[in-house]
Amino acid sequence: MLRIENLSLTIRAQREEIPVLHSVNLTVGRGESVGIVGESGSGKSMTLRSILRIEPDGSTVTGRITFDGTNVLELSGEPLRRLRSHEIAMIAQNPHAVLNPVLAVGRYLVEGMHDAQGMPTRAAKLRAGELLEQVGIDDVDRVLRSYPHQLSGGMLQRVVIAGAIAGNPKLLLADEPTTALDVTTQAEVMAILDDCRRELGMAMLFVTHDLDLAAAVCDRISVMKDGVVVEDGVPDQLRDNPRHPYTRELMASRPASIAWHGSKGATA
Ligand SMILES: Nc1ncnc2c1ncn2[C@@H]1O[C@H](COP(=O)(O)OP(=O)(O)OP(=O)(O)O)[C@@H](O)[C@H]1O
Repeated sequence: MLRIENLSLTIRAQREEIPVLHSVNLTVGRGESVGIVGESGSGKSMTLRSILRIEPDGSTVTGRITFDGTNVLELSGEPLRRLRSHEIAMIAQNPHAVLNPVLAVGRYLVEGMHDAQGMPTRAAKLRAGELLEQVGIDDVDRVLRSYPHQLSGGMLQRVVIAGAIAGNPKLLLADEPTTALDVTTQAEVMAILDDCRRELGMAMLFVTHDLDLAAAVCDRISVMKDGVVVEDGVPDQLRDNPRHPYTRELMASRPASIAWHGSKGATA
């Protein structure tokens, strides 16, 4: 479904050309969950942003990104808008950056569905309630009426997930969606995201620096360092037989107390 081939990206900042991605190759099949793991600055976010063509202004992108056979790098205007509103959704680290502080979250969801899918307001209001139930929110009416500052980070990220799945996208790009949350909430939100994805048969490209978390929710993992995919494989393979020294380093740097979850929740 998604195929990234030889993706290279250079950012222009203050007249300097900064090479950020170098011939990245990566695929995501229909309904599949794929992780990108690497340290800060390795190019994980830029890979995701390239897929939606939201890389920084002045960037140069080469290679191919095909989604269901269409080269995304050649899209613009209405086809690109359609890709972003109907086919691929993205969840970022910080829900506050997405939600408008002066809009009740119900309006955020309703306006999103109205703008992206042309859904009439009445139908969108009903759907907003259903979506919040789907992401595990009990007191739907109160949450719909609330403004972002009245809700916890975990609740806000659930709202963002609800907005992301509203259009039934085929692929969800999740960029460290739980990093800004406290540890208990992280686990809850990750479980909700994983459940929604499976129920809806959505594929996911999941960016994290946490190898164990990726192993728990991903079918395959690509390890990135300095803009290069140094190794990819299924989680058990990376655990039992890491080929690249950087993967071994990542494995070794995990706190000893953290058990390896394995791809289907198994422990070591
Ligand atoms: N707007 C920008 N201008 C210049 N350089 C940038 C810009 N955005 C990102 N970069 C650089 O691109 C490289 C890759 O950044 P990217 O955000 O993809 O890393 P990442 O792996 O997602 O890191 P993190 O885990 O910290 O989010 C980094 O070296 C970063 O400094």
